[in-house]
Amino acid sequence: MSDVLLSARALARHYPVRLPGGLLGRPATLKAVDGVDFDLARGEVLGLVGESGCGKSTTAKLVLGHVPPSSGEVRFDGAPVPTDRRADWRRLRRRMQMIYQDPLGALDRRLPIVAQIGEPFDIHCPDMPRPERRERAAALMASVGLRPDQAGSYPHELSGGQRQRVVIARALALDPELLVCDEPVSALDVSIQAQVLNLMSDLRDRTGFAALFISHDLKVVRQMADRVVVMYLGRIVEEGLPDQVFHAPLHPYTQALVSAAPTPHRRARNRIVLPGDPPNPVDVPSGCPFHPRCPAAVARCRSEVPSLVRDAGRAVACHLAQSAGGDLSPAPRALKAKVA
Ligand SMILES: Nc1ncnc2c1ncn2[C@@H]1O[C@H](COP(=O)(O)OP(=O)(O)OP(=O)(O)O)[C@@H](O)[C@H]1O
Repeated sequence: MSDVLLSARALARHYPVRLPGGLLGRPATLKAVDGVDFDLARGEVLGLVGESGCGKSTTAKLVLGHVPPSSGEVRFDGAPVPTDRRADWRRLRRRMQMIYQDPLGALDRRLPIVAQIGEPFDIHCPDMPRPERRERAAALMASVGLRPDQAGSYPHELSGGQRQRVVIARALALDPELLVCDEPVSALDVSIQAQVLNLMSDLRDRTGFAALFISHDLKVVRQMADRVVVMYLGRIVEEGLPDQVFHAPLHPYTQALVSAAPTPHRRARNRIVLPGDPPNPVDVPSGCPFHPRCPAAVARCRSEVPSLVRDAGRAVACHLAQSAGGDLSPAPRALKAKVA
């Protein structure tokens, strides 16, 4: 059995869009995800970070088979993830589950929570006797810290944190090997975020699931991930262990992201202020897509797309961070950056 549970190869999802112009608009292509490669080992938590619109949620949808790739592929346990609802899609559903940002939207307002937690048994284990179903739903509730007397509650009677616990319990009902978590705590207050993250860590220690953990919040990813991937404009620009990525970022984009993240000891030290917003994924700049905002860009960056170079578990797509010998070292930090 291979150690790799999930792999993405040259994964891309492009959308045909229409830009303003002409009677019906001008046809164009939006590159939401544009050639992404990563592996996720069994039991590993891979954090996916980047600004809004960089392609994190689209990557999640591709992994789950909710949208088909325009090119490239996702493999789960060695087999391509099906995107049509055949029997093998259903089998796969048991093994990979999703946790979304908005628990209220993910739950049925008309059903008591115990019924929703037990729903996966109804769908995937129709022969399971009722008493066993009830027992397992009750055990799941206990495992996420919900009280037995809350079993008959409806989602609107619970707090946001409790609702997310219901979603987590339901996601874990069938012992999935992979959880895809898209901003699972972003909608919660900071104190509740900590409780839910601690719960997820405990559950992971107990059950050993792997996770693709998506967040724009570096602090959250740092707490949860074993390895981190940074995306910009639909591509991976950096990858490494959390300590490496957050303490010694190689890519100028990661350097700016990290510099802007407050820590308990400082609000933001030597914050690198990037000019402008991320470009529109319809109109990706030539060369390195980050070059128009990069404080350290040189002529080569404007014309030549940097490939993602890997070395000893680290990866970076930046001409300035790659030496001719293949070694990786941090791009010169914010040479011309505005430092606040
Ligand atoms: N169905 C679609 N049709 C056209 N464009 C889309 C579609 N889905 C996503 N996009 C675009 O693809 C890009 C990436 O979107 P995506 O939701 O993956 O980003 P994200 O990093 O998850 O952002 P956020 O953190 O705001 O959710 C965005 O520009 C978005 O507008």
